[in-house]
Amino acid sequence: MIEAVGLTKRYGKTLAVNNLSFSVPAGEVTGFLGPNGAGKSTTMRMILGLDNPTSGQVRIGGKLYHELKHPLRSVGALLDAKWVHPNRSARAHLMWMAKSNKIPARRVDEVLETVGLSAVANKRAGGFSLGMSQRLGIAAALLGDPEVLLFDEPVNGLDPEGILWIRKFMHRLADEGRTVFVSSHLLSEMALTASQLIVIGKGQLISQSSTEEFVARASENTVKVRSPQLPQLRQALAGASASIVDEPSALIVSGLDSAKIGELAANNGLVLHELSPQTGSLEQAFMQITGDSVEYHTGLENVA
Ligand SMILES: Nc1ncnc2c1ncn2[C@@H]1O[C@H](COP(=O)(O)OP(=O)(O)OP(=O)(O)O)[C@@H](O)[C@H]1O
Repeated sequence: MIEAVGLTKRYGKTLAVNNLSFSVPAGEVTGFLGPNGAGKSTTMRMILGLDNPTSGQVRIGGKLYHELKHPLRSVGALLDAKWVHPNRSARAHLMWMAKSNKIPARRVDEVLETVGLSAVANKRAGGFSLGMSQRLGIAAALLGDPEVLLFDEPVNGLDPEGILWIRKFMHRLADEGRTVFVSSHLLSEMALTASQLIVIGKGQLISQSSTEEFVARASENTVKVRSPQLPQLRQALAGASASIVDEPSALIVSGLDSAKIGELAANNGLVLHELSPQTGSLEQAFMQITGDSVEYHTGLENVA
């Protein structure tokens, strides 16, 4: 179990992580979702003691990272799969890690077997495909047989077979009772992998809920409304408990369908210039929920 309380990290003027509190339960895959630059990697680095919080704390099984007697036996992580000496074999890389962490050498062959790399154990890691490098990174994370596992964007750049393998493997680790915490910027991917979701934007918590609940909310259809009387319409909608997102000359409404919005406008004597139901992909809906929390707009968000 991982527990963050008021976790905050400031880099100069940038508030990368802002008063973040959440808990990641054991026995499940929990997704850590947020647009690029939301603060996911920074949070993971703080969990792993690679970065110090400006304020707040994060505990693994009740302990701060530096209080862990044998860190690799408590928490394993895959942060950057290419972090391997290219001329070392997969086995030599893991042997070196095992030795420096007082982990018995026999564990190296066990984890190579677990991730399906036994046949290439003596090959140069530098020649590995991205999928194989990811497996090697996961083998390294598993060396100490830790209760808690962290994966930062593990499926980035993988082919469908590699993605499926990672997804199944995470489920297996959770079924063994471990805490599995995995970051991604894609809701569609997390919807298939995680049973719990912690969603952040601009370093702040947007929601923590079951994936089912979040996807239901994200897939909720919205309605775009334009009116020359936007402030009055806004007020009427708010009174009807609709959720409203402001656009420059329109409102994006959820919680009420277009028929209800049309009736509400008529009952209040308001003119409508547009009343159009919007259905989009899960990713678009996710972008809408994270709203202006996206740090860098590329203009390509809706392409994928
Ligand atoms: N070492 C650092 N020095 C200065 N700013 C940093 C540093 N690390 C991260 N940041 C800034 O903190 C913010 C959060 O970055 P972070 O990498 O944690 O986000 P992320 O959600 O992991 O995004 P991505 O998926 O793009 O990596 C960004 O504005 C980033 O530029």
